[in-house]
Amino acid sequence: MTPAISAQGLTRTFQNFTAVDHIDLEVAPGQFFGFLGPNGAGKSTTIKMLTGLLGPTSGSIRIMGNDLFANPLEVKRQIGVVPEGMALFGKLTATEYLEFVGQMYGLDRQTTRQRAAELLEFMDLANEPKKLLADYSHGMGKKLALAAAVIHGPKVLFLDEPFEGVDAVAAGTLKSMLQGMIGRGATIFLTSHVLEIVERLCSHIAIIDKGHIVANGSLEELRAGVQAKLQTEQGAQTERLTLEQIFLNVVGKDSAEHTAHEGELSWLS
Ligand SMILES: Nc1ncnc2c1ncn2[C@@H]1O[C@H](COP(=O)(O)OP(=O)(O)OP(=O)(O)O)[C@@H](O)[C@H]1O
Repeated sequence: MTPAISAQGLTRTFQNFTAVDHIDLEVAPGQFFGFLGPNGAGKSTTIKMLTGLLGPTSGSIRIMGNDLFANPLEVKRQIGVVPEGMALFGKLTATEYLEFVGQMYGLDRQTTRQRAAELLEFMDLANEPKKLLADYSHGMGKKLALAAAVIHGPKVLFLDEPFEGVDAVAAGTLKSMLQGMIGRGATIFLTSHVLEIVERLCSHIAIIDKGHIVANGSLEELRAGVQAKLQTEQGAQTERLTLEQIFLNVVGKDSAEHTAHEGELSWLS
């Protein structure tokens, strides 16, 4: 089966610093894929490259079988993106913004209007229709960005920290929307530091650390790998590991290391 997302040897250098270093990624159609890593690991840089927002230094990218660099427009029609720290047009209302985005994707006026209204209702953003985006809170902006990313019904959705700053009610709404999309065959590539949400949503996970992929597989494969390693080290059966425990183990910041740092910052009362 043609992968929904495929990247080979993807690399991005900033001056003499390599943020993403020859990574390979493959995401099958219909997968809910979590892309995890510590701060500064290279997640946003990777998402920006996969969605054509940032040119790679080297490497190749195919989305639904289309080469991103040979067919950028074809790829952009099929994907939706919520990038890191995106700026909205402050002088527009949410409806104007969604209608603008819908028309950019070539939707007709009536479809755009109907979808914009449905999305605003769904995101609980419909009750202040005159509010300008400049006056939106951070979480409201995030919900609107997600609405804009799905208005054209993308087959592949890239989300950089979609739950950041979003309240618990809205997070529940977003989760059910994303699960509904997966149920209808979409592919979702998501970064998030909220590991409980990733554990609940994602079937497959890759972990990037200092620009390198250090784990990649189904959640169960990652769990089995870490569990086997701990069993060898500790000689005892471990309990079923959470994604947080798996993550801490893979990126090498286990509880022992935390304890060792406890004596530091002793000037903090
Ligand atoms: N435009 C840039 N110029 C120079 N360095 C950059 C640039 N963009 C990213 N970097 C560096 O690349 C590395 C990876 O950054 P990136 O934003 O991809 O990390 P991240 O995994 O998304 O982190 P976080 O979880 O903190 O958002 C960091 O060291 C960052 O400082």
